[in-house]
Amino acid sequence: MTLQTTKTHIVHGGTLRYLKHDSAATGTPMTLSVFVPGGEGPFAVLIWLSGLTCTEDNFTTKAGAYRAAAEHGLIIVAPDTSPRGPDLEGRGVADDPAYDLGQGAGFYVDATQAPWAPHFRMETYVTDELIGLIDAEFPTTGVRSISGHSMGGHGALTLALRHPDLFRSVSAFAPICSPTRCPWGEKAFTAYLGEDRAEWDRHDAARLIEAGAARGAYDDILVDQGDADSFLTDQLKPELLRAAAETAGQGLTLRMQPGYDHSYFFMTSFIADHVAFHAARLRG
Ligand SMILES: N[C@@H](CCC(=O)N[C@@H](CSC=O)C(=O)NCC(=O)O)C(=O)O
Repeated sequence: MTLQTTKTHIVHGGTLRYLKHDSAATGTPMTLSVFVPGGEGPFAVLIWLSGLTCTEDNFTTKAGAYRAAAEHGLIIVAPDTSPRGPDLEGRGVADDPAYDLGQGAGFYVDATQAPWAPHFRMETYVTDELIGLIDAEFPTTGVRSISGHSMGGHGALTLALRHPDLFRSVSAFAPICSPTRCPWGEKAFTAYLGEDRAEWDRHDAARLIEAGAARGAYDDILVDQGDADSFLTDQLKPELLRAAAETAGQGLTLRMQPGYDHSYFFMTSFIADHVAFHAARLRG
């Protein structure tokens, strides 16, 4: 077995495992959690992508997703947000002292620039290695959906739009909707992808939708956004996603949730709606 279990818990009649494995995509150990509902299966899969500074543990301990996952019979997979390891002046895993670049801030792209390119390959990790591993090691039906928060919302949207053959549905909480037009995204894309803004556009959810990516693949995209989120205006910009969806004729349910902030208190309040949204599209 390529996956090594480090902790196991029973929750809502299912089994939650913390796991680690040596990743071929990142060339580092990677960690993740996997919830498998009780019963025989096989089960469809929901992949969750977390935000800046997160490991697999933030969603696992704070989102409160497993009651709904058990009810709907869904496996939930939550990977770490980047490769990790000691930064050994060019010989280890690169890092940056800022919270929004480097380890904990992989942005779900394959970096092309030094010093990030050797290990920061989170798009390949999620869309190729992780999916293959989960289907090989767990009782899955072979169909899956994707969701995430903030940087992970950007990841969910862009990976779904770039790989519509892999996912039945996509949703997000407070996603970075257009990383080419916000400070978090501009900083990360300059570092990981270089100066060519045409390359950036290929990893920008609003611009992908405008360009007609995955046209017809998703009947609806569910996005929840708190209107008291401190990152709303400068970083997240859901109005750009709305405008892109209107232009392209992409179904989008964007719910502005009054009073909610950027924290997992917001996500735990609406996560059951997202699990139900995906479960309805994963049936059959
Ligand atoms: N300024 C904070 C920023 C970190 C933060 O808010 N991280 C969010 C995701 S933000 C976008 O991707 C998060 O999910 N945090 C983990 C949690 O458990 O809440 C800082 O300095 O850390």
